[in-house]
Amino acid sequence: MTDGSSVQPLPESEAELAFEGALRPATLSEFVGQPKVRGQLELLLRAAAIQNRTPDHILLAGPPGLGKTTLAMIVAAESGRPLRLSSGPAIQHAGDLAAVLSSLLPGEILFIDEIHRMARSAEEMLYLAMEDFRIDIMVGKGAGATSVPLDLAPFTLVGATTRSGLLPNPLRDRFGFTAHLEFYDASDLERVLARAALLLDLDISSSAIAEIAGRCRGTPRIANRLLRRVRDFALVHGTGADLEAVRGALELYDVDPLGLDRLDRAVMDILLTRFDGGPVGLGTLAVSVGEEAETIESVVEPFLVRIGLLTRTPRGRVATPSAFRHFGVERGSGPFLTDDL
Ligand SMILES: Nc1ncnc2c1ncn2[C@@H]1O[C@H](COP(=O)(O)OP(=O)(O)OP(=O)(O)O)[C@@H](O)[C@H]1O
Repeated sequence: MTDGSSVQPLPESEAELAFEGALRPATLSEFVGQPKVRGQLELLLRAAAIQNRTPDHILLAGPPGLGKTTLAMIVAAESGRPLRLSSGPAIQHAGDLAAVLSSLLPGEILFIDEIHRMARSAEEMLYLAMEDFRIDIMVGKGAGATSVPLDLAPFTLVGATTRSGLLPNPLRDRFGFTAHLEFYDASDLERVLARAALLLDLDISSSAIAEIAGRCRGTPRIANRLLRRVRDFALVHGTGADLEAVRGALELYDVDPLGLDRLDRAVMDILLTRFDGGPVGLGTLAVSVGEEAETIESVVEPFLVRIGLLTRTPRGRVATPSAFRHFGVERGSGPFLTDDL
């Protein structure tokens, strides 16, 4: 189990972001997996094209790294419309949103990443903008304040969120279509990796690809980053990008056979060895591993639930019997803490 001091396996740097951008599929047909979402989006975009109107507003929901930003870019490219990028944390006042909305070109696609983190006052402005392509701007203060309506150019909002449950219903209801992105299965991840290897001109064995696909948390972003680490490993050690290189690189970067990273293991470690498998509240878990509750809930837990190591119950988070087996921990081998941190 982790001692919490290991190297962060997947650092985000300028180079990583540039690398990610270079591997982004540009069309729906290049976008691997998620067949249901692809089919739904294709229909929506085609119908809009036939009627020569802006596509309906689209909400993309799912854990990080599954392709939400990529799909927003594809929506713009496939519909031949310009794309404006923004994010919830950048919209802290209604005025920030008004500035973006009032400068949109007709038919532009507005992508708001992490839309659940936008200011409440901006959310309310967005309701009207999405429905009527209009906003009300407050001019003046106090008793003399008046609201001036401003017509907007028709646009399509593409919102992305890792926490769709946090969006208020009136906002969620104004999206014509919500796509729920799922973790990718191994065969789709192998296709993501084969495509990336081709683009990187990397000669990699099929067993190496299969090994990475099984250890990337069902997430294309992680698959591509691990591929890069394997390429580094092969380069430095003067070997081919083969199974040995994958095992060597993933051991070095602390990625376990299930693909769990440092934070995943820290959460399971606390749950199993300090709370005897739970139930433990989310806040307690977050404090214990020194992370934000939101990160645990939206980044760590979905994958642990998906692979059957953790369940969420009304009383808190609980480790499953297979988690005890996987980590070789005996139930009841305390001493344990109680959930009163
Ligand atoms: N279906 C896919 N096929 C091929 N590559 C993909 C696919 N989905 C994602 N990727 C790759 O994964 C990387 C991360 O995708 P993206 O940035 O779209 O994820 P995201 O869901 O927007 O993440 P976040 O929520 O953290 O912003 C991209 O660079 C892209 O190369």
